[in-house]
Amino acid sequence: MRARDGVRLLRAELAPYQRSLCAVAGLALLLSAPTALSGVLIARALDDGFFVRRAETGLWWLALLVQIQLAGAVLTRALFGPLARIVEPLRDRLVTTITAAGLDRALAGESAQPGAAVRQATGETESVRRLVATVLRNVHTTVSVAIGALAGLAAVVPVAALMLLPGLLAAVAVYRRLVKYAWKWQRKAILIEERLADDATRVFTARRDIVAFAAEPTATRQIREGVEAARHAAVRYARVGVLRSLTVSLGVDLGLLALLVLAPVLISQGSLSSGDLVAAVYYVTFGLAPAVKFLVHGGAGWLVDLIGTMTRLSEVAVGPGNRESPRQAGGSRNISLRRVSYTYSATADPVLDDVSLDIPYGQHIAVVGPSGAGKSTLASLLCGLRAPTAGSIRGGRSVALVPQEAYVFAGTVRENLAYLAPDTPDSDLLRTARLFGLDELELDRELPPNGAGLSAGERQLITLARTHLSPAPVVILDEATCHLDPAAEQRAELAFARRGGTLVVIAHRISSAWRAGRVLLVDAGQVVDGTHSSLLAGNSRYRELAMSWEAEPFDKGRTA
Ligand SMILES: Nc1ncnc2c1ncn2[C@@H]1O[C@H](COP(=O)(O)OP(=O)(O)OP(=O)(O)O)[C@@H](O)[C@H]1O
Repeated sequence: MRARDGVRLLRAELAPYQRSLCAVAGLALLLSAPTALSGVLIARALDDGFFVRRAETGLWWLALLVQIQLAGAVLTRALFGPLARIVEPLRDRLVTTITAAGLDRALAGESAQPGAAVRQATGETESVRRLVATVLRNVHTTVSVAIGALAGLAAVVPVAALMLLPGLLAAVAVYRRLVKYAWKWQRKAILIEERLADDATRVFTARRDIVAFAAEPTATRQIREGVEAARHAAVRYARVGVLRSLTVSLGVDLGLLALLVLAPVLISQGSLSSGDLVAAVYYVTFGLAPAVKFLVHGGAGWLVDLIGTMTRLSEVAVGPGNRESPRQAGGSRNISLRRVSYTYSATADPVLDDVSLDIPYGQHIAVVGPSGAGKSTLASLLCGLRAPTAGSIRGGRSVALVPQEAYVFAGTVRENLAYLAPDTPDSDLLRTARLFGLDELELDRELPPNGAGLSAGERQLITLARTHLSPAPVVILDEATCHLDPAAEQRAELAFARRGGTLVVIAHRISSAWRAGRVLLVDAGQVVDGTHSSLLAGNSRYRELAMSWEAEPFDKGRTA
C-alpha cells in the first residue's frame, strides 16, 4: 500500500482533463499579476503621494489599485468553468471503475461483502471529488498570490526578499517532514476505520450466531479494540497540527520581524523607503503568509487526505484489466498457507509452527491428529476466524465452518434450513433435508430456542443441511458429525462431497480419512500431507492413531 499508487491513480484519473488543468494553471499565472502590481501601487501612492502631501497623486495610484483588484476578481470567476469540467466527471469515472472492480471480485467469489466494500469506496469517491475541488481552488489561489508576492518583493524590495528567504526555506524543510508523518498516521486511521466498519458489519449480521454461541464478550472486545486503535491514530494525526503552527512562525513571522527591526536603519541609510516598507509588509501579510499557512494547515491536510484516499481507492479500483483475475489465477477459492505459525499466548508453544500447504478448490480433505494437536486451530485459521501470528494465508473467503455445537434457533424448520440461502424454494429444502435423513421434519414445524426437543444428532443434521444449502464454496466440518452414528456421518459427508466445492472434515473417526482423497495429519505443530494409505504405510504416528480409532463396520464409500 504505497502513496505512489494513489498518486498514480490520481494522475490517471486526471489525465483526460489536461486542457482544463492547463486553463487553471494559466489563470493562476494571470492572477499573480494583480498581487505583484498591488504592492508597487501602494508604495507609489505613499512615497509619491500621501507621504509628500500630494493627496491627488496618492488617490490616482489607489484608483489604479482598485481597478487592478477588480480585474483580478473577474479573472477568479473564470476559474469555476474549468474546475467543474474536471471534478464532476472525475467522480463519475471513479465510481464506475470501483463498482466494476467490486462486481468482478464478487463474481469471482473473492469478496465476502462486495456491497459493503463498494459502498465504502463510493463514499470515499465523493470525498475525492470534494478534496480535488478544494485542493485545486486553494492551490490555484495560493500559487498565484505567492508568485505575485515573491515577484513584487524581489522587484520592489529585494532586501526584504533576502531576509525572508532563510525562514521560508526552513519552513519548506520542516513541512516535508510533517507531510511524511501525517501521511503515515492518516493511512493508519483510514485502514483502522475500514476494518472497524467491516468488523461492525460482520458482528451485526452475525448477531444471532454470536448470541447463540455466547460470543458477546469476544465481539464487544473486538469492536472496543478497533475504536481504541482509531482514537490513537486520530490523536497522532492531530498532533501534526501543533507542529504546523511552528512552521508558520518559522516561515514568515521571523523574517517579517527581522525586517521591521532593521527597517529604521535601512530607511535612514536610504536603501528602503517608507512606502517600500509598507509594500513589503503587504506582500508578506497578504501574499506569503496566507500561502505558507495554506501549505502547512489546510493544504497539507487536504493533500494528505486526497493522496491517502486515492491510495485506498487504488487497492479497491484494481479492475480486471490491471490485475490477474482470480478466475485466471485458478480461483481465489484456492487456499494457500505460507509459513504459518499460530500461538495462543506469548508464553505458550506454537500450536502450528511454520506450516505451508495448498488447498486447491474442490478437494475433499480429512484433517486428523491427536486430541489438542491443533486441528480446530487450523480450521479457524482456514476460515479467517483467527489470523496467523506469523506467515500468511491467501484465499479462504466465503468459508462455512460447522462446529461441533449445532446451532438451531427459534423459528420454523424452513427458516432454520434457509437461513444462509433465504430464496431457496421448498422443493430444494426438502430434497436437501432428505439427503441428510431429515424426511420426517415438516418445514412448517416451529422449533423452540436451541432446538429443545430435538436430539443432538437431529440438531447437527439441521445445521449440516443449512450449510449444504448455503452458497459457500468451502465447507469445513469441525467434528460437526460427532453426534451422528457412523452411517449417518457417512451419508452427511458424501452429501457434502457431491455438493461440489472444497470440503475439509476435521475427523473424529478413521472412516472420515478413508473417504477423503487427501489426509492432513496435524501433530506437534507440523502438518504431514498424504493419503490414508500413504500415511498408513509411511507414518508411525498415523498408524497409532488409526489403530486407536475404532474400525466401523460399514461401507468405506470413498470420494475423490
Ligand atoms: N482459546 C485458547 N486459548 C489458549 N489455548 C487454546 C485455546 N484453544 C485451544 N488452545 C490450545 O491449543 C491447542 C490446540 O487446540 P485445538 O482445539 O486446535 O486442538 P484439536 O486438535 O482440535 O483438539 P481436539 O481434537 O481435542 O478438539 C491445545 O493445546 C489447546 O489447549
